[in-house]
Order: sequence, then structure tokens, then C-alpha cells
Amino acid sequence: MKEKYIVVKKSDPLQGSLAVPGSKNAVLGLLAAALMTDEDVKIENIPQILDVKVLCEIVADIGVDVHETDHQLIFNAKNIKHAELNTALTSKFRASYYFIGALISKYKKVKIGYPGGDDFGSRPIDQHEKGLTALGATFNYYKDYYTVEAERLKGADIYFDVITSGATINVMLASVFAEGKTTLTNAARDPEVVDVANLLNKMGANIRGAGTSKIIIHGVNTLKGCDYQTIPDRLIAGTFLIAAGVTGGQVTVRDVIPEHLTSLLEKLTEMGMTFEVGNNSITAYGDHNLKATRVKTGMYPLFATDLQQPLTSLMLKASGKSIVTDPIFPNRFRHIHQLSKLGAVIEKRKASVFIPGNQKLKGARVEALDVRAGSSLILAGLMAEGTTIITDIDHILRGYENVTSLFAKLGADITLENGSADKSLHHVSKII
Ligand SMILES: CC(=O)N[C@H]1[C@@H](OP(=O)(O)OP(=O)(O)OC[C@H]2O[C@@H](n3ccc(=O)[nH]c3=O)[C@H](O)[C@@H]2O)O[C@H](CO)[C@@H](O)[C@@H]1O
Ligand SMILES: C=C(OP(=O)(O)O)C(=O)O
Repeated sequence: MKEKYIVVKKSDPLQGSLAVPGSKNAVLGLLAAALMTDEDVKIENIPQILDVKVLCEIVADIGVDVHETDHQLIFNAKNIKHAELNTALTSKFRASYYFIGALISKYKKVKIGYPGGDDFGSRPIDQHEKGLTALGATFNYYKDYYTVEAERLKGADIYFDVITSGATINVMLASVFAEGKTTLTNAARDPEVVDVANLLNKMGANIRGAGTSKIIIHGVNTLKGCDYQTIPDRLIAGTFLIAAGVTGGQVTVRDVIPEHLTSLLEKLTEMGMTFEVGNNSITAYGDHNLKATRVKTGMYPLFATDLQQPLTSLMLKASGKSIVTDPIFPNRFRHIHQLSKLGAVIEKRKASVFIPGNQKLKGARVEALDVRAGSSLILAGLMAEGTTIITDIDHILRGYENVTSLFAKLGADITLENGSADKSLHHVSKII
């Protein structure tokens, strides 16, 4: 099989605008919710990414009628045969656990592979288990899969010990058909939680409070079909705003919800970038005199862990020492070793990295070990002298649609290649 890799060269300041695709983390919840009715559910603004492709394969395999047109998917779940899901495919992405919340009431038993997605060391699912167990489900763990079973679900008061978007969405999905009232306390307030709640309400669910830390769900018996538009991807928008800073350019992200990016805009402003914020667009103006800053990740509306990795690349060119601390995923630093291959000097201590500024980078071959590590490497490659070759890019393609075309449209010197990265590296080493 041919390998795919990205070649990125030091680029002029990026200029231009792009329409931001639909959110990966929202759409994976929306498509699971779409399985909860026998009627057609049409989801628009679907990002063309690997996670969605895999999700469609999984649901088609259990009998869902999947109709795909340009950036739209219509699911009809009336012919689902069972909820024994392909264990290998469900382990290919993180949010496959939403199938549990979506299918448990009707099918009584869900068999599923362990959640995949990015490897940050530990990504427990104890809060999913806590919430679903409180509703009446039982978990059993086996070598390559686990099962969740429930004869019937009954509403409950559930307190999450940690704020988790995944468990909030999963338990919210399950509560829709649980008998009586469910209260989720210490719930995640992420826009993706709100998006899934909005779709479920449009389908006939009774969910109040999504977007706050207390969500109340009154169980209903059935849901109906509808059309729904996925929210824009705040993480992709954020990546391109940071790219304006990295290259000292001017980038407009269109079709965004600026409020979702408040914590990023605050940090980038502290660093010396400026912005023009419209109703549904943001223009970022890069500045070559960036200042160091400190950032600590937290759950929404605090600074997103997903954006600390791309931000690290920008910090390499700021003056002074920046610090990134990631208490959400203390091991989400696999990009650091890769950045060091480009010549970056970054010190890691516990859940923090210390990033001296004004660093000069030089192109090299690096691996995209997770999705945002990948985007941080693209950003670093835009600044590095010469050519950077990024391999293992399936991780990037899991979350970024048409990533090289979007960057290229803004003037980046970047291409997506098929073949052996080794050959390309050999060629590059002769010309740099
Ligand atoms: C597909 C998807 O939407 N992925 C996002 C989602 O991942 P994911 O849903 O996996 O992340 P969570 O929001 O659940 O995790 C937040 C925190 O809660 C902890 N935790 C989570 C569940 C649990 O049962 N027990 C527990 O301790 C996690 O280790 C982490 O420290 O939110 C993360 C945090 O915003 C993002 O980085 C991911 O991009
Ligand atoms: C961590 C991420 O994805 P996942 O949770 O799907 O691994 C991400 O989107 O940054």
C-alpha cells in the first residue's frame, strides 16, 4: 500500500480566507444520535475525515442505510439488526463509545471495541461507566472488546467526578430514553455537547441546560427524523488563526462561531497578534514581534488541550520563555520530540513544557503521532528552513479535511504525496 506523507517548506506569510469545515468532535456525537430514530436524519456540514468514514462503515455493517452526498449524510436506522459492532473498526477512533449511549436502550446489549483515538497515555472511561451504570447498565470487559447491557434504563442523579465531554455526551444520549428524570451535574459545557443536545431536542428529546454544568433530561419514548447542521470546527479554525501568527500573515476563518474561540483569541492577543472579529468570521493578523506567554489547559471555556500543541509551535518564535501546562492530558506532548528533530529546544517537566523563544528551525523528517501533534508539525514546517517531511499522517487526516489544500490555498508551500517518504527524503537531502 502506498504511504501518504506531507511535504512542507518554509513559506511566505499566509494570506487569504477559508471556510471552516464541520466539527469532528461534534459530528461523531451527532451521527450516533441519528441512530436513535427509525426516520431519516440528515446531517449537514459533515467534514470529510477518516473518523467519519470509519463510523459510516461501522453503521452500514449493522444495517443502517447510509446516503452520502457532498458534505451531507442521511442515516436511516430502521433496519439495524443488532448492536454488535465491528470491534476492530470501533477501536479506530475515540468517540465510538457514543454508540453505547445511542443504542443501549433499544438493543439492550452493545458489543464494542475499546476506544481508539489519540494516545495520551491514560484515557479512562470510568465516568462513562459510572453514568451508564447509574442508569442501570452493566459493563463487562474482555480482551479485545467490552459489552454494555441493560434490560431497561431508569433516570438518575449523576455527578461526574471530572469534567468530561465524552462521558457527558454518552450519558446524555443514553438518558434520552431512560424512564423519568436524569440530572447530570458537573457536566462538560463544550459546544459539541450543546450541538448534540440541540440535535436530540430537534428529534424530540427533552434536554435542558446543555452548555451549563447541570443538564436535565426527561426521558421520552421515541424520536423523529430531522435535518441538522453541524457546528464549525473550532480546533481547525484555531489552527489556521495560529498559522497567521506562525507565518506573520493575514488569515480569515469564515463560517465560525467566534465565541467558541475566546480563550485562544485571548492568548494570541497576549502574544501580540491582533484580530478582527465579525459575526461569523475572524481575521488574524500575525506579527513578527510575538511575546512569550503561559498557558494552562482546562475544559471549555478554558484553553482547549487540543490547541496547546499547535500553540507550542507559535511559541517557538516568540521572544522569551513560554510555558504550556496540560492538566487535562499530562502526556499530550508527543509532538515535543518531533519538534526537537526540527531543532527546537523544549524542556518537559511533569505536565509542563518550557519553550525558549526566537528559535531557528531546520526541516527534517518527522512523525505525526496524533492529530494535533500533526498540525503543530505543519505549522513548525512553515517556519523551518528547507523541507519538512511529515509521515504517519493518517492521524492528521482523522481530524483535518483537505488539510494540505487549505494551507496551499493560503499560499503555503505544502503538498500531500503518495509513495515512499524515504525516497523523497533522499531527494530532499540532495537539494538542501
Ligand atoms: C472525540 C472527541 O470529542 N475528543 C475530544 C474529547 O476527548 P474525550 O471525550 O476522550 O475527553 P474527555 O473530555 O472525556 O476528557 C477530559 C478529562 O476527563 C478525563 N476522563 C474522561 C473520561 C472518563 O471516563 N474519565 C476521566 O477521567 C480525561 O482523562 C481528561 O483528563 O475531549 C478532549 C478534551 O477536551 C479533546 O481533547 C478531544 O479532542
Ligand atoms: C484528541 C483528539 O481526538 P480523539 O479524541 O478523537 O482522539 C483531537 O481531536 O484532538
